Amino acid sequence: MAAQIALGAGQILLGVRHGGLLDGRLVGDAGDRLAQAWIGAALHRRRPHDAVLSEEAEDVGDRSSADRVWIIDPLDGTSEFSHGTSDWAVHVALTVDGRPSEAAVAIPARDELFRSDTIGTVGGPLTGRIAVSRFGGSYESHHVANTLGLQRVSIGSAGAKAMAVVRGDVDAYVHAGGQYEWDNCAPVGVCAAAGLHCSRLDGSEIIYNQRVPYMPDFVICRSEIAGEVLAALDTVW
Ligand SMILES: Nc1ncnc2c1ncn2[C@@H]1O[C@H](COP(=O)(O)O)[C@@H](OP(=O)(O)O)[C@H]1O
Ligand SMILES: [Mg+2]
Repeated sequence: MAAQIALGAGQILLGVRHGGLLDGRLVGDAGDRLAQAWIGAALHRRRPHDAVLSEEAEDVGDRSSADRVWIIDPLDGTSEFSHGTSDWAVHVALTVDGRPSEAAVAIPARDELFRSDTIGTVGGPLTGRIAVSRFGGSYESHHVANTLGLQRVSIGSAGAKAMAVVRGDVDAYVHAGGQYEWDNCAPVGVCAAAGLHCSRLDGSEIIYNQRVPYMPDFVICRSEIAGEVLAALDTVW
């Protein structure tokens, strides 16, 4: 269900960009709104008893008492989507007791779908690269890059950065300074299923469906370098 929803919303978003009929702010707003409307309708029809937390809509159901909560970002990387690049994503995760149990991330402009139930373990050689935000990255991400000697690669969208680790394009994605649960829940669900290290910057487990759905920092990286990355982060605190 998560994968079907991510794929369908991706089709809608490609349609919104089709032909360049909309531009600037209009294209991002239409994308957020239309993808949210369709996802909301699909979950309401297919999973009527589950609670939903989404970037673009009011909560559905009572999250505080629900064990099953969908955490959705209909369009992550709205700015990149509006500018016509391919680094934007649809995030769909089902959490059970605060942990992603099923997750899908679509990167529609690359015709890619990553799903936690079919993803293989990430292997192959390390690349010596780290994904950072197009908007510069945080002090913490630069500290990790400098300490481990990793080359920075700018990618928009949390989902697109996380899937770059899954694809083997980069070895790590370190985020600090603010994000919401919808920005990283489905990406973390897919990455964990792919055998990558996923934690808060202090090494603790990432727990979702908090009362305030703020998830300001996390690290996703190849398990081979997790010790080194966490040791580098430890010296920041
Ligand atoms: N400091 C911060 N506070 C809140 N959200 C942030 C943030 N930094 C990044 N984000 C959100 O994380 C997503 C990826 O950002 P980035 O590409 O810069 O890493 C974007 O989501 P949206 O596109 O869904 O708004 C962005 O809004
Ligand atoms: Mg987002």
